[in-house]
Amino acid sequence: MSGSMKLALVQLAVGAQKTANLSNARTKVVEAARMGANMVMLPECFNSPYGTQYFAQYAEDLRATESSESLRALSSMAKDSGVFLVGGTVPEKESTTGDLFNTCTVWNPQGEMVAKHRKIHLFDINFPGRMVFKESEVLKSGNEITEFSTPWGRFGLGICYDIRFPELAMIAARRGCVGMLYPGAFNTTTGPMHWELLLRARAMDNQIFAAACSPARDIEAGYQAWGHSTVVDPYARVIATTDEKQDIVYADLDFKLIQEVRKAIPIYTQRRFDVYPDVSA
Ligand SMILES: NC(=O)CC(=O)C(=O)O
Repeated sequence: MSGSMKLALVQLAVGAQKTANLSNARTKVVEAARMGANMVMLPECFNSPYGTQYFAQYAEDLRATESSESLRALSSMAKDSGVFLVGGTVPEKESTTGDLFNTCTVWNPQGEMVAKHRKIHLFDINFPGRMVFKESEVLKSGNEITEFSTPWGRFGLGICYDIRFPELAMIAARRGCVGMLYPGAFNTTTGPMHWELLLRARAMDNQIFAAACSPARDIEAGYQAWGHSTVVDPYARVIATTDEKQDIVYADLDFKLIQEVRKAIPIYTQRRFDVYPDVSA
């Protein structure tokens, strides 16, 4: 838990053409690497529009890199750019059962997959007259907590709605992770209320970094993404953010802040597991 790392969040403009989305993602990942990024994150559904009607149409079999156009593209982006790549999410079809998942893969600078996370908590909301969305009508939920190692420390992964469930970040931090990474796509209803608040809460409660990467807003799309890809430090300060347009957000993560804040405000070691259970145990 030392040193520093440059994280880049690629807030990608996503359209209906998968091949064009993959090519745009590649251009932006290469650009971020040229700017010195060590790790790059893409948004939720970076290769397809976001909506329950699109998952089946865009889904790929993710069991092997070779069999998936999107995984081949992510692997080569990571390798050619020499970065850790948190590959947003891709609609996944499990070929034996036909089940659909919303899935994030992570790649090392050699282009090898080092983690695969299926969205655990499915996004079902109902704001009558404003926004109704029910991922559980078409998707199955993942059943595993996901973390991966880097030279700068371990990171936990969640996808969008997963951020609303504090347990994942709590477990990751108790297991020694230095940050939580969330490819996400909040919207213009929930984004202004909760996006930054949730990131700051996950960072503050656990005294770790938290970052979320959104697609850019497409005003023609059925689902209006919030944008505002953001990085928060272990003091819960926003250290980098943007508006709703396509952009790359850069942040230097200084990992000594984790020890510093835990010394200053020692909640990390004051937990009372004699009074309540340790969810990470
Ligand atoms: N899109 C999501 O999964 C979550 C979201 O938009 C929200 O929680 O709000």
